[in-house]
This record gives sequence, C-alpha cells and structure tokens, in this order.
Amino acid sequence: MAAPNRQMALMDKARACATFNSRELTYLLYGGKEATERREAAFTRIEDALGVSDTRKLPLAYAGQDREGQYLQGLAFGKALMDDEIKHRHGIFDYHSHRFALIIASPFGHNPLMFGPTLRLQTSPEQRDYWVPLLEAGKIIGTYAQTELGHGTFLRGLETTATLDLDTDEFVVHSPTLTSTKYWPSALGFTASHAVVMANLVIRGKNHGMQPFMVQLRNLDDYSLMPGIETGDIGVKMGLNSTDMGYAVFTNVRIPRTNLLMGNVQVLQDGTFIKGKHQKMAYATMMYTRDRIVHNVGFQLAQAVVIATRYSTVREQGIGFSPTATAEWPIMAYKSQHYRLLSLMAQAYALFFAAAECTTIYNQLTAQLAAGDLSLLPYVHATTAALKAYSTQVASDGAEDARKCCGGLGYSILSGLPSIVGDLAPMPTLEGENHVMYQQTARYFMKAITRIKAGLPVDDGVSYLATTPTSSSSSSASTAHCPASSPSDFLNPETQLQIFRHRATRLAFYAHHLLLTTTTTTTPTQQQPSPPTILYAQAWNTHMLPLIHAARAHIELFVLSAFISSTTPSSPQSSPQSSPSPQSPSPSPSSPPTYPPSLLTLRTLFALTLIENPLSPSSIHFFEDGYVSLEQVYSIRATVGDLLKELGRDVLALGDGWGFSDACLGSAIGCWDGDVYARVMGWTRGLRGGEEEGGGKGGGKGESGGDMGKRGFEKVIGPMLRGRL
Ligand SMILES: Cc1cc2nc3c(=O)[nH]c(=O)nc-3n(C[C@H](O)[C@H](O)[C@H](O)COP(=O)(O)OP(=O)(O)OC[C@H]3O[C@@H](n4cnc5c(N)ncnc54)[C@H](O)[C@@H]3O)c2cc1C
Repeated sequence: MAAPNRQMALMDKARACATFNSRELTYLLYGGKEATERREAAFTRIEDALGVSDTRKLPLAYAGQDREGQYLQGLAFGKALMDDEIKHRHGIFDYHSHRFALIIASPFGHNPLMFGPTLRLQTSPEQRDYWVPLLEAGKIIGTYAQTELGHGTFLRGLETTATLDLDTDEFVVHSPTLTSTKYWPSALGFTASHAVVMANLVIRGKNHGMQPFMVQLRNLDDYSLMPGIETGDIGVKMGLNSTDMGYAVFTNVRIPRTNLLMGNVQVLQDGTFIKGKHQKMAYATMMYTRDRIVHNVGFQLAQAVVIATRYSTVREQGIGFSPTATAEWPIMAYKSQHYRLLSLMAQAYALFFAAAECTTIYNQLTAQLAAGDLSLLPYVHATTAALKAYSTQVASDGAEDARKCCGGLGYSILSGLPSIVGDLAPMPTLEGENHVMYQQTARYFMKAITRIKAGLPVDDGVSYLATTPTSSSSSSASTAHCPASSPSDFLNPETQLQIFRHRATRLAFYAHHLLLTTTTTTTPTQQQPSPPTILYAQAWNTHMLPLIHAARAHIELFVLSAFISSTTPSSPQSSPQSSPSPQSPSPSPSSPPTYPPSLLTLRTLFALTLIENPLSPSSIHFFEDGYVSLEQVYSIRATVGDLLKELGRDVLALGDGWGFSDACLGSAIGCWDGDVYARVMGWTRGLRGGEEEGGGKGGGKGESGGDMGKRGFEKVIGPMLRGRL
C-alpha cells in the first residue's frame, strides 16, 4: 500500500534498505523475545493507563501545565508505574519512568532509587525487618536528604546535627543555620512521608561525623508535617518538573535513638558510639545509584538520537551538492549530519554495553560483600564513579547535539527533545558532581601506580597499567608508536584497545609523576628555616586536570572494552592475548550473542571517532606524545568515511532496534511512521486548550491557544492600541 504522504514514503523507503531485522536486535538487547514482550506489555499498560497511546493527540505534558499540573501528572504516572510493578511483579520501572527519565522524575522515585537501597544496605537486621516490609507494601514514601543549601559536594561541610539526648533516648535533629537547610531532594516538598536525613551525629559534644537517620516528615493519617519540620517545593527546574524537589528545615525534631540507621555504626543507650567494621559499606547505596544512572542515561541518549535520525530521514532541505539534482535532499544526506548522528548512535550503544558490564562488576561486589570480602570495593567504587561521570557527560552533550540536529523543530517542546535534554542536564551534577567523581577514580589510580612501582599486584581491572609497554613513561614524550600500518589495521579491536590502553597508561603515569615531583617535604636549613612545603593535597589541586584526564581515559577504555567484549562472540582460536576484555575482574564466561554486522561496524565507528574527531573532548591525548601519527590520523579518518557509508542503509534499523514506543518518545518529529508535519500541526493546534473555531468577528482562521489571545488583547494589546489612536 502506498504511503499516505511524502514523509511517510521516505521513511518506508529508508527502512526497507536495512540489512538486518531491527526486531531481532531488540530481542538481543533486552534478553530475548519473551523478555522484550514482557517489557513492551508493561509500557503499553502504562501508556494506556495514562492515556498517551494515541500519538495523534498532543501529549498532556505539553499542554501548558502550571506547576501544580506538572506535579499532579508526576503523581499520576508515578502511581501507575508503582501499581504496575506491584501487580505484575516486575522491576522494569525501578530506575526509569515510562519515558526513560531517571525515576526521581516520579515523586515516588526515591523508594526504588535511593531511599529503598539505603534501607536495605545501611540498616541493622532488626531495622531492615521493620522498614523494608513497609517500603515494599508502599506504606511509606521516602526521600534521601543529604545536600544542603550551603554544601553538596563537600560532605564534611554539611551542618545539620543529630544530637543524642541521653535523658529521653532520642536524637534531636536540627538545622542550625540558613545554609544547613536541606535543599534538592526529590519528593521532599510535599510527597515524602519519611526521609533518610544525613546529619552530624553528636554525643556529649563530640561529633562522630555524617550518619543516616530516619526522620518521619509527615503524619500518615492527614499528611500534616510533624512538629518542628518545614518543607516546600523548590519550583521549576530545567527538567524533572513532575516531582516536588524540595527543601526542609528541622527545628529540634525528636526521633527515637533507634532511628539512626545502624548498619555501619551503632549508638547504645548509654551513648557509647561503636564504629562498624565495614565503614566503606556506606558507599554501597551510592554505587548502586550510580550504576542505575549509567544505564538510564544511555537510553535517554538513544531516544534523542532515534528522534533525530527519524526526522533527518524525512526532513528535506536544499538540493544538496549534485549539479543535476532537482529534488531536495533529506538532511541525513549531508555528511555532517550523518557523521554527528551515527557517532552519537555509537555512543548510545557503547553506554548500553558499558552499563551492563558495570552491573556485572557491581553484582560481583555485592556477592563478595555478603561473604565479608571487601577486596573488590575500591575498584568498583572507582569504576562506578568515573563511569557515572563519563556516561552523564556523553549523554547530556550528545542529546543536546541531537536536538541541534533537528534545527528549529528540535527547539520546540513538541519534538520531545527539550524534555530529554532537560532531564539529562542535572545528571552530571547529582549523585556526585562529575569533576569530583573523576578525582575519586584518579585517587584510586594513583594508589595503583604506587603499588605497581613497588612491584605489588593491583586489581585485574587496572592490571593493564603494569603490562602496557608505555608504563615506564612519565613525561609527555613517548618512544612507543601505534603499530597499525594500514587502514584495515584500525578495524581490528585489539589495535583499538592497544591505542586506548596506551593513552590511559601514559596519562596515569604522567599524572602520578607530576604529583610526586611537585610534592616537596623540604627540611629546614639555616638560610631557610621555614621553607615552602608543597603538600600532596596542594599538588593535587595544581595537577587536577591531568588527573581528571587520566581517569577519563581509563573509563573510555573500560567502555570500549565492554562494547567489544559484549559483542564479539568468542572463538576457540582467540588467545587470551587477543581477548578484547582486559578490564573486567573476571570476564563473563558465557559467549555474547551474535549481533548484526552493522552493530559491530558501529562499534568500530565508536572507537575511531573518539580518536579522530577534533570535537571529542580527549582526542588530543592520543596524539600529543606522538603515539598516533598524523599519517595514521588521516588513515583513521578515511576509514571512518568508509564506515559511515557502510552504515548508511542501517541508520534507521539501528535506531529501531532500541524498541522505543512512539508514546515513550513523546515526539511529533520522531514517530515510527515519519508523518512529521501532520503530527506537528495536529499537536500545535492542540496546544493550550485545543483548537478554537475560526471565523469569529474578524472572520479570520481558527487559532490555537484558547482564550490566551483574547485575554492578551483585552489586557494589553487593546488598551495599548486605543491609547495610541
Ligand atoms: C535534579 C537534582 C536532583 C537532586 N536530588 C538530590 C537528592 O535527592 N538528595 C540530595 O541530597 N541531593 C540531591 N541533589 C543535590 C546534588 O546531589 C548536588 O547538587 C550535587 O552533589 C552537587 O553539589 P552542589 O550543588 O553543592 O555543587 P558544588 O559542589 O557547589 O559544585 C559547583 C562546582 O564546583 C566544583 N567543585 C566543587 N568541589 C570541587 C572539588 N573538590 N574539586 C573540583 N571541583 C569542585 C564542581 O565541579 C562544580 O563545577 C540533586 C540535585 C539536582 C540538580
């Protein structure tokens, strides 16, 4: 049957060119046909319940809601997601909404994301037995309140106190200053009944540091605030407006002593403070949340790219560069567009596989922790920190570029792109600001290099630092050179890994060298009784950027390794030397499934565009020591050109493979059928109260916007014009 219009015909034609069945790719990504269908059924139920399945209609979210409308909509979808999970016994929406926003977009999102994991991971067995059933039955709604107006990153700067009252066996939670106001937590404004509040634990005037306390915020009968508590919504943000991110002030709020979460520390009735053996277990919630964020942002980047590729397939603009052309070109035909979108698609897939690898090592850690073995904790902590930083930066920058790829319509809320960009925007900040996260990884790295120099073993995940030939090099000049001698060598995953390993190793040793040579512990002399001493911490600040570069280079290697090892079926011939999985502490024993060749081409594109794209944030570090020569860069660039050509037929199929429903994309320009213009105009007419019949007094055509124009005329335009007459 012929397509109803030109855009839909263009979409059908482009889709028909694919070299593989995108549905099969969807099954591979989501763990098989059955799992995919279960997942899709959950989305369909939610979309039906929320009335967003018919994508011919303007989504409610775009209908010009006020703050209250946004919040009520958040409650509605949050409840639908929770009810579906309980009724159908699944965890599909544990970390993302039906539109793939991080689940804190729902006012109930902290229950699965941070509040719940804290109750499971940082409580004593008795506390767990009490709180977790209440959580699972949906009888309490939680939030996690750590950040204050005055401090976010620097935890020791937080000022809220929880002082033990030995007479009443209670803690008194208090906000002593304006800057100690808790600020930001999702659901803190109106929704949460309880909060895990991070506060300085004070006993007999002694501060025992930041600890988690369970504070009931609201009376469960009428939801009035408990005595001494003030909360409120912090208003409209760049995104995530469906939740009530809020503030809280505590004025001498009394809670039972046993509301200190005692998984890591204990306070006895007589005021004895007992430090737990496993203080570092406190990191467990953070690592869990970071792992979830990594998963989520990859999907959000993919959504933005899918919208932009579909639009670019049907959007025609100009007659291109052919002297004989008469018809207009779809914008995808322009090389810059093609390059941008395919390299972004490659990044989205890279994040998907890296996230899966991250979960594998996180699960290994939790299994070991249960057996009392903490040995993997530093590596997993360092990896989740850097991966959180890397993935959120790549995803938010990438989604913004995908938005720009859609020109003016990308700026319209109707494209679905502003909400994706807005929801991604805070990800580099929350749950550990990215530049601080990279430093945590760098700290682990510097310790690893000190061990290597002392001839001691290091974790498997960073053992390449000891074996990569450049490892002794500490300066910017290196004698090592990339061994690739022909363009086809760059297609070899082992060559790609070698290049990334070299860069990561060199930057790590370089940063270590800078730190050591800058740190001085000079002894006083007669001439200089108090010579300047540059402490390690000061040297750290001086060389913060090389340290961050080293951490970023490591994690980019991790991401590439994960992409390669997850998509390369292991063959009996492959030797351990050529195994493309140098990162994981213990590589997965099962062989990955067979992905379509285009996905492997996309993987190569990911590796090579990171090297040759001058806009790639760290590409200079591949060349600055001369490891990759100028000639090799030209060769890589030519190879990238070939790869892009090869992938041309599969651009849509690679996007379709993600299996996003039209409703979850929420885009007038990114729907499956390509019917862009009819949908844009249909939604535009539906804005602000729907269509209005035209032909009024002035006999003009209908206008959308309800009474907005009328009110504008009555209040401003009319008096203004009359005043001038
Ligand atoms: C949407 C959203 C949701 C949030 N949800 C919650 C929540 O549920 N619960 C909660 O408790 N908090 C929440 N937060 C707060 C969030 O965790 C903090 O905003 C975050 O930790 C950053 O802290 P900050 O805002 O104080 O930034 P700052 O620490 O002031 O950072 C500002 C700048 O200073 C730089 N900087 C700071 N320290 C260093 C350093 N040591 N080295 C180098 N550079 C540095 C940073 O790189 C950044 O560029 C949320 C925030 C947002 C935006």
